[in-house]
Amino acid sequence: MAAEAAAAAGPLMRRYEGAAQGRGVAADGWRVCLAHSFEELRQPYGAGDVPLRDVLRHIGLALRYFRWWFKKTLIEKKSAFIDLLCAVPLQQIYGCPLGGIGGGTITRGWRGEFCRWQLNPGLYHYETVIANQFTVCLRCKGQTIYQQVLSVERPSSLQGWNWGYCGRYAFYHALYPRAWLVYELPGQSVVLTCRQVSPVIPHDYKDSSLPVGVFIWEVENRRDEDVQVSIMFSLQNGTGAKEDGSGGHWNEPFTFQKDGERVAGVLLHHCPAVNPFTLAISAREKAGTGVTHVTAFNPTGLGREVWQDLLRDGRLDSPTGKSRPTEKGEVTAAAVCASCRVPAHGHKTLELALAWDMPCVHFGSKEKLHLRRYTRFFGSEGNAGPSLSHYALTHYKEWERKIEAWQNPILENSQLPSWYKSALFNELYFMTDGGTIWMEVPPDCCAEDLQGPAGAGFSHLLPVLREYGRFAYLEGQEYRMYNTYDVHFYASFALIMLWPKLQISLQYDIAVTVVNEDVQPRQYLMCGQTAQVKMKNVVPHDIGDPGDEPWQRVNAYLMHDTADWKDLNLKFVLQVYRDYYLTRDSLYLQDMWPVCQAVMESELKFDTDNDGLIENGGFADQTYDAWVVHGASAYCGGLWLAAVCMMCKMAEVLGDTEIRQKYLDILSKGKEAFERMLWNGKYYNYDSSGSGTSSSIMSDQCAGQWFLGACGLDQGEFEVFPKSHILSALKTIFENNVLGFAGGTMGAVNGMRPDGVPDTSSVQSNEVWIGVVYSLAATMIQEGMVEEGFRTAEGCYRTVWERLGMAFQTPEAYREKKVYRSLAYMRPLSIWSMQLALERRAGQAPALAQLPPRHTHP
Ligand SMILES: CC(C)CCC[C@@H](C)[C@H]1CC[C@H]2[C@@H]3CC=C4C[C@@H](O[C@@H]5O[C@H](CO)[C@@H](O)[C@H](O)[C@H]5O)CC[C@]4(C)[C@H]3CC[C@]12C
Repeated sequence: MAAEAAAAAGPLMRRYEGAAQGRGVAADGWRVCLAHSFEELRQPYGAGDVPLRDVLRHIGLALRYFRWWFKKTLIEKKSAFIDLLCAVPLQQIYGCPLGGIGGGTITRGWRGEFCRWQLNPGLYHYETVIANQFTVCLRCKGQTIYQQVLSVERPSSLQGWNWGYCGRYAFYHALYPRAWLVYELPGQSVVLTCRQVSPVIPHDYKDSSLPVGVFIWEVENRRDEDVQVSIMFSLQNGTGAKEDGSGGHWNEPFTFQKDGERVAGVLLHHCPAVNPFTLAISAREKAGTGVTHVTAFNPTGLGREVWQDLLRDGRLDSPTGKSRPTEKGEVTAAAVCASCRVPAHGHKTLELALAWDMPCVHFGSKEKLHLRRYTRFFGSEGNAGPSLSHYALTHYKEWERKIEAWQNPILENSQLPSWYKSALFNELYFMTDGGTIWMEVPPDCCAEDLQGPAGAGFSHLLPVLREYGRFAYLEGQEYRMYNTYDVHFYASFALIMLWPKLQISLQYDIAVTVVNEDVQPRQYLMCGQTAQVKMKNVVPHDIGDPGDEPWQRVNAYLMHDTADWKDLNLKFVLQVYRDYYLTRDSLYLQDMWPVCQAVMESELKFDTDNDGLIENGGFADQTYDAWVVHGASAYCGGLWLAAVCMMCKMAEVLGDTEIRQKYLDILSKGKEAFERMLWNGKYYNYDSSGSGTSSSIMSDQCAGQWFLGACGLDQGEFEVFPKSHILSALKTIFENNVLGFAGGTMGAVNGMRPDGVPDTSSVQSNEVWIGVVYSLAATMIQEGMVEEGFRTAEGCYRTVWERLGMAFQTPEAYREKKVYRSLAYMRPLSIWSMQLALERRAGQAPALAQLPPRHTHP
């Protein structure tokens, strides 16, 4: 490939030597040559890179944490919700996950491997299963001329197969929820493009829940003669875990015909004691396309029979009947093969699918059995493999039409930079691959079951949860807590813009926990004090650990007692109004209103000097949970004023004049106090303590304004922060935290000293938080600093996706050098707030507000 062409193709394509561009590959997205290797390999924070100063700073926590970790992992034999001692090592291999929302995910790597598994909800297993491959066989004039596993690996098992495809002749391109792998078969004049499609479709609450992925193989024959092309899809029964060898697993061939469409394949029944499931590999039969199979083969042996079977005639043997169940220690696999004749200089398509059916799930505690969302459409008997496969293979074209209708207006906007288009769609992977679960509430469930002992009394809780189910996603694959609320605040833009009913459902779940309590005492690791798990009338930190029993037991987080956190309650109020503003769902607003009042009452006690502004408590009492704040602060004070403003607005909408007046009075006092205590003429100080670092420039100091602007509450009578101050603060952040950090190439550091040195007073102040950077960029765009906003966000995208090899695992944080923290994290979904800001600037009514106001739930 010529040097200029390689440069145009992107920085990860330098090694590409092919000429093929593939068929129907998107122009924008994340593209990488299969021969690429990343130069820099970072370490997880806490794996030996923690400076002594930070260890000493947190010595009490470190000791308490170690004692807790020892008991949890070595005595109780359970895994820790955050494992600081065994962080997941960075593997620079991941690509788009397969599957819709909440049915489990199987992630493929960018070299085509099947390497990250989340079938047990919220629990990850990182293992490349070597038997899971696509193999191509080419035949001309009745002779096999080429047979190759489409993998660059050279594994120790299946040595009878032809491995080691030359990565220089292939590239991967991701634009979630689709991805392409383009292979130029060396010396064959045949180009293969595999398009991978998952049903992730905004505003769709049916197909988006399906646990399926489709592989559409476009075959281009550039030869002067016809060629018979076969694609074999082989799959191990299991996920590469030790249970694969626990015995009792078995496979069986199937066909499924409906509406004149027929699919054929193999079911791989995986039968552990907990959460059994069936994998289904299949292909669509159509005129000119034959589908054959191998029911069972040994993936740990040489694999010669399967290889020779395909080599003989480009077809598999297709025995009838089921395989015998595996013995203990034995592993089994199956394969399906689709074949067709491609005319000289012609093109043909082969369609294959992978489905997985784990309808009923237990979380770690095994207390309750839950049904996944898709069971309402495909049943919960565990026999949906064939119908799911058929549905996927006959509906993927419709999914793609809908995906294109959603993505194209953004992709075709020439004013938007290409990296942004990639970032916006690819960061969305976390919607499915965030340990996500989407469950049904049982049909016999009544409002009382859902509302907890306090009997929350929400009039529309039951209809919402019955119709749209229950949704949860992890704070991060390594931070195993569902719906961590201080972080969801940032990520929630993706939900409210794309699946608003899931955001509404999540909010109902939070509202229920607000009015309930858990009086169980426990010790908190940061301070060592003991307090109850959950207090009434405060927003919880999270909805629970999937390794335990989420919803049943909330607040898995035990670093701090978050009843005293300053941001959680405010973030609830801000989201309620933002959701109402974008959906006009007045029933939701009515139900949430008493909860907003209750949490604001709890919050008012943090205004200890009655000046209309809350004070922080002298510990890390907010989302920056290792960065101490004393007194009034830009972050929590700003969120507080924004929430007070939204209380006024909601009271106005609901005609509650008394409450409106109450919060108007607080707002006018609080605004004055905020400016007096924190404004320093250029930006808002970190806090009002007057300590050595209280004048630090915090990148997130305008978080309140971010939400106000997103809801159109940032001007005229609603101007909470003077426009000139916001502009000056954003300019200061841009000059210092962005341009003054790592040459302006890595986003914004959380805290910068006014003299241009990152604030090292805490372990989080000198980190960059990618999700915060995207929200800062959105705030800049809202305020007219569009170029600065893009420049700020671009640093993070290029660092994560292009330099550090962290595609499809964007972490919470990185430092300028050496370390990162918490891979595959929720917060970066905040990039969707950039899109909201852009749409508002372009004068488009936010997508959802174009819908007629909704006053009723089904
Ligand atoms: C290997 C040794 C044990 C390391 C010794 C030094 C340590 C005592 C500290 C060094 C780094 C600290 C951790 C930094 C981040 C953390 C994350 C936090 O949980 C979530 O974090 C989000 C912020 O990123 C927050 O918004 C969410 O609400 C939280 O759920 C929990 C604390 C900690 C793990 C922190 C603990 C102490 C160190 C390991």
